[in-house]
Amino acid sequence: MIKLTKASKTGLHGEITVPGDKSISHRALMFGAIADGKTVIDNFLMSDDVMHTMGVFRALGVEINHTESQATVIGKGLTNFKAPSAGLDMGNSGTSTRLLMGLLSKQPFDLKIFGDSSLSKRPLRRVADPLSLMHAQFELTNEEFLPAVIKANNELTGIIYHMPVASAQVKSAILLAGMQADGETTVIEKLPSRDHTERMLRQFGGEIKTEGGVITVKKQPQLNGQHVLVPSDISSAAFFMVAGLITPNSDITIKKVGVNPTRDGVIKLLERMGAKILQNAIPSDGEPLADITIKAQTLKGIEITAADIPSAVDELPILALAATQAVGDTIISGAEELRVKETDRIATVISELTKLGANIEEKPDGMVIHGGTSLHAENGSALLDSHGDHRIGMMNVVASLITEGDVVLTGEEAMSVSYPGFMEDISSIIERDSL
Ligand SMILES: O=C(O)C1=C[C@@H](OP(=O)(O)O)[C@@H](O)[C@H](O)C1
Ligand SMILES: C=C(OP(=O)(O)O)C(=O)O
Repeated sequence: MIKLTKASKTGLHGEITVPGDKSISHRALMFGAIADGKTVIDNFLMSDDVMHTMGVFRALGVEINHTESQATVIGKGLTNFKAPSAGLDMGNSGTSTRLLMGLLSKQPFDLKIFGDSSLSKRPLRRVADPLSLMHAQFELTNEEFLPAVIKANNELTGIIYHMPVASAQVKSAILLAGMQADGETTVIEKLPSRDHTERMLRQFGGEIKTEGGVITVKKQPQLNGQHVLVPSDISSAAFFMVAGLITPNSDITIKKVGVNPTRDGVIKLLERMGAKILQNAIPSDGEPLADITIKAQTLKGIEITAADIPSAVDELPILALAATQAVGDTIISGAEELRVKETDRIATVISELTKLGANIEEKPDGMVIHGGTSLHAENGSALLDSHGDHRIGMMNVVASLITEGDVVLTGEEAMSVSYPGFMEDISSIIERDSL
């Protein structure tokens, strides 16, 4: 349990560099492991989720070394993994589980996979169904969940698959299997989801076609080890953007943030809420990067609909907090995917923010947030809970910056799933009471 602090009247100030992108760090390990030769990954995210992906490849016999922010992978190719001596632990990570179900669906041995209690409640048929159409085989608990077995298999066949949900994890699982399948594999997306897998396959020397929402991959010849520079994670930066916007008198800059257009929905939505966000582009050979500067300012309520969700899916909890401070209502719809994240994030956002006096109505596919509430701990003190969900933990910490009264947070260890140093970084921009 930790005590949280309100920011002083002088606000939040300074420059901050948030850690490397979680989605890209997972994928850099995966492509590094299946490539030939050495891959060096800079600004690598050393968080619990990514460590579980690393643990999987080590158990498969891949040599991986790391310092604080760099990982080196000695690739083995796709066909030289060794059979692990125990089940593979996915921890809390949906990305590891779903992408690896695709990537490891053509190995000569069974692979047992398991995860923590939250991950064991998250749906897997969304990847198992299309992968089974490709002739991969799985045994899922109650036909949906972990623990599961990826069955030994020596045949994959390409498919054409219309995505029923907007999900980069589903798309990536199919593409990672498609790279090993006979014939062509085509995924058709209604709404664009993050395209890090496609970009990274190209960087590693592979071929993939993207035309509108139609993405096609064939069996890949050998991929070659690369140098990957991981951008700082926009999903982590989002907590500082909102902190800077809602904490009076703040002025902060977040350095070298990944602003891939399939990920930057949080910036676009905050701009629709009236925020002025300065983006200073930084030249990059890979994923687009920018320094982002924000100052405290008044926001207005907006409507967020299904088309807005994929590029901001992990940022909706912190956007909901921003909406409590806006003038007018913010209506979020088409966001039912939030119900199957580390927690049901519609329920946990509402449960936590209402403890601080927020006025939010629950909807099956979203919420209506009535703006203009001044946050305060009921009866002077509030006990907030991460519910084992890193993004809910960090949303609570940012909420406490503008909350009157004593606030404590339990379950704070969840933050290390994506951002182990979050509390230190927040402290570094809080100006202690000088007034
Ligand atoms: O592909 C990825 O790296 C991710 C995709 C998203 O999940 P969905 O594909 O389930 O939307 C996101 O919520 C998750 O944090 C990371
Ligand atoms: C949903 C998330 O991750 P994952 O699906 O990998 O557990 C997240 O990081 O918010």
